[in-house]
Amino acid sequence: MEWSVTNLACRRGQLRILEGVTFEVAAGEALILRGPNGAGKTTLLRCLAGLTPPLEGQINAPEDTIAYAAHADGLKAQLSVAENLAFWAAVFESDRAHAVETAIATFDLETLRDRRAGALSAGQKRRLSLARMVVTGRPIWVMDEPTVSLDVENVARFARAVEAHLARGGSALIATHIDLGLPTARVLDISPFTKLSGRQTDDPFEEAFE
Ligand SMILES: Nc1ncnc2c1ncn2[C@@H]1O[C@H](COP(=O)(O)OP(=O)(O)OP(=O)(O)O)[C@@H](O)[C@H]1O
Repeated sequence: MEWSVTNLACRRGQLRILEGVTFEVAAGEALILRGPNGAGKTTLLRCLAGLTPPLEGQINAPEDTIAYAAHADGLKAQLSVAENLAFWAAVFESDRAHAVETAIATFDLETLRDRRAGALSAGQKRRLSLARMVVTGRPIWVMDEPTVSLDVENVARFARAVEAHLARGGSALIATHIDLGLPTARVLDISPFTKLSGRQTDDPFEEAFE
């Protein structure tokens, strides 16, 4: 699915962080989001995920087409791997059995399916967290540093999962500092859109009340 962003301005707390963000993503395309620490990558992804509404501009994608994998894993610690995925399948109204099994196979979670999420290693938690993207069935994957805690083999596994998603006509916007080994991916540098604001006068705790 083709989608785009037009002249987007995004805030974090009460701080205006980004302005004029404009780009297009074709069906089957991955866009790698780059920029130095603090440039606004997470701010953009949160905005696309609907967590912080844009100050200006448009996100030109049909409703309920974007799935967001945040920096934090966001798992239910008391539920097993399979139960976490079934929970997400219910939330996203996916075909539960098929979605869960596909996600488990994609991220090599078969031997862990009955283990409590709280008892997983950091890399295993990350794989489960990423497996949820498969479960959503949504065509647009928006991901914040998805490979944190993954070993080399699982970075490659993640890249294959993204490629399979692209081959199905999906697309992805991925903030990452590493080379994912996605040969056809395009790079979007966020820096030109970072607003160089003056002194910060806002309440730094504002975000806690959103
Ligand atoms: N909770 C918050 N409330 C207010 N401002 C914040 C909050 N979190 C981050 N910021 C500020 O927003 C700006 C953009 O941060 P953001 O997390 O989007 O950057 P990033 O490009 O993802 O950085 P990194 O590469 O370090 O993850 C930074 O100046 C940061 O200090």
